[in-house]
Amino acid sequence: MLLENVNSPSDIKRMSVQELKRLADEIRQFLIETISVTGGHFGPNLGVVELTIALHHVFDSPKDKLIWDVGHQAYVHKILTGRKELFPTLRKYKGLSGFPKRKESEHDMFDVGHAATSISAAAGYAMARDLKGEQYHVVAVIGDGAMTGGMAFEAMNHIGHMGTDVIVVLNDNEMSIAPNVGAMSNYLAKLRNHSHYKSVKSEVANLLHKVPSIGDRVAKALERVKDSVKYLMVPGMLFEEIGFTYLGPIDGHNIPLLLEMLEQAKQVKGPVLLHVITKKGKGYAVAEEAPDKFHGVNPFNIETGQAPKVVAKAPQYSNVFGDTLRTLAKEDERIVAITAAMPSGTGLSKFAVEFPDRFFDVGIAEQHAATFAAGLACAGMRPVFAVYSTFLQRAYDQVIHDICIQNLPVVFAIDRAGLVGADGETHQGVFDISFLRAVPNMTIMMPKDENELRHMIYTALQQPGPVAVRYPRGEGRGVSMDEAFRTIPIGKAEILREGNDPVAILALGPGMIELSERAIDLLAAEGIRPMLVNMRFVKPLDSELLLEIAARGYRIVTVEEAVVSGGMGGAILEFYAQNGIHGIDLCPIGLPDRFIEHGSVNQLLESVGVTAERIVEEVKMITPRKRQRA
Ligand SMILES: Cc1ncc(C[n+]2csc(CCOP(=O)(O)OP(=O)(O)O)c2C)c(N)n1
Ligand SMILES: CC(=O)[C@@H](O)[C@H](O)COP(=O)(O)O
Ligand SMILES: [Mg+2]
Repeated sequence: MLLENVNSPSDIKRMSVQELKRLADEIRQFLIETISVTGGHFGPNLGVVELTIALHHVFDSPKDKLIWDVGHQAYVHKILTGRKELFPTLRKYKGLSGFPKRKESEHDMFDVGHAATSISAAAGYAMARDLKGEQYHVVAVIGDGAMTGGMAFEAMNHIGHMGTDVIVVLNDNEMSIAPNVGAMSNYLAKLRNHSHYKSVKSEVANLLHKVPSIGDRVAKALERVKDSVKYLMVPGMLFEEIGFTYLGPIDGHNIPLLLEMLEQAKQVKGPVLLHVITKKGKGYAVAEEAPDKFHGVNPFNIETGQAPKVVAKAPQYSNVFGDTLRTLAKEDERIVAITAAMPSGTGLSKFAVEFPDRFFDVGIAEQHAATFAAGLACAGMRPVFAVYSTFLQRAYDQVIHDICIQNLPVVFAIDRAGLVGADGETHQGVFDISFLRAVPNMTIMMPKDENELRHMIYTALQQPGPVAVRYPRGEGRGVSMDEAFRTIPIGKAEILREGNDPVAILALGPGMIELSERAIDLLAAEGIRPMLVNMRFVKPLDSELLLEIAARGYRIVTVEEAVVSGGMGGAILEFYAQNGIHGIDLCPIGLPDRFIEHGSVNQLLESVGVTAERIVEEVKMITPRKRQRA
């Protein structure tokens, strides 16, 4: 076994090609055995085994900087850089992160999780190197999906202009999470499939090598022929046009070829793009044949590829959203659905089949998606942009500048709102309340369960301006679904329990309402009965109810699965201050002012004190005087 003796990249430097091939087989088997137990990003990592080995063989990390895009495909990098023993803790609380983390290893050059950042980071490293007169290689490894992200082109535009020595390795497996989309994807397909180009290029290359010591003039003439042939034969040569030397496409599972081409890339002056063709899920047949190539998996049985059968207690919120939109779209042809490369995650896969002309997967391009929705709204459509809370962060200016200033009827279906768990800091959906609440004309609502989510989507599509409906990752609460849709009065909260003690729990979203109900059961045992409110809206707030609660002199405990900074609790305090109501006794329970690491959602909530016990504690802070007055 070679792998057991690999604890740093230096341990593979002396390996022969045959040994590197054996190492690849061992790593592939290691991935299958560990990720089938832990779950995680499986297909992407199977696809980069040989590429990662070749990168660490040719380059000297950490002197040379390897920067991964998205970083979900960096497990092999972590295995080769001394962390294989940690894989049983992958994505577990206090365990190995599923993404590169600078605090985790000197070989992790840039923290990632969101797509299309690697080339910009590489540009930063490279230009710092040049300013400091240092010598090292900078390599960005970016997938074909991430390459549909606008930032990638912003970075290439800059690097191409600067002529900086940066190597971009484009890992092209024809897949994003779903099959890749867009003109870039089609262009890469042309490059991949231009066999005539490949044969012509190799003939010209052979000719150059075969004729011993031909004069420079002839060599240069032939080089020009090669370039003109390449230029003519390969459509566009998009990358060369913007200053990159394009190498490839090459087989990304052929180690000798990868070693040769990466060595070549090292020699090229200026920016280089090495186009590498890989197979997502390679080496595990079930993944290779799966529609999503086992992009992200739960633990599964190695023999069958099947995850253990779990009887769902309720539908996923994403699917309730998707089914609701399909129902409404049947009645209203103005409804169109947009995703930024997350059709399955956002529950839109069935909508895409049923309404192919009214479904748009724009690639990993949230900024474009938002303004595209704005354009659709201006032209009389009812666009719904389904997007994870964390990825909506990419389109903040578009929300303000292109949608809210114009007060356009765009619905943001914000999935994964709240803690997502295993993906950690880069993916927790905990800032959207704060960053959306500040924007005029925006309405923000969150349901108490999957049934109310349906009514909120229905209500949102009736509004004249922008609306954000946020809901968590995972299953609903198992409540029954109403037959007919109903419109929820904007800004109206719902009193779930009147209580008879002078304290009100104002909770937002299903998870926090469940916690609050558990707290109420604990309090009942002590004879304390607080009011419980399903807030439903963060903007606008239910001013009538808030004024009533203040008039009764109640203590208030707000509960939200979002950062307290700028959250619902703050909004309520601001409301009272703006209405000249002072001395409100309010405790905002929510997430602290720090990034929340990976782990299970329950572990993370526990770790930050968002628990039923904490709610009990805060409710019991009612002063005796207030109790007497009740
Ligand atoms: C800004 C942003 N939007 C969406 C995602 C969700 N996402 C994670 S991986 C992925 C597909 C990446 O495709 P590619 O770069 O080709 O990598 P592969 O999985 O094919 O190796 C997407 C859409 C993300 N990480 N960042
Ligand atoms: C790497 C990435 O950003 C996606 O694969 C993300 O991990 C998907 O999250 P869900 O599993 O919540 O759909
Ligand atoms: Mg891909």
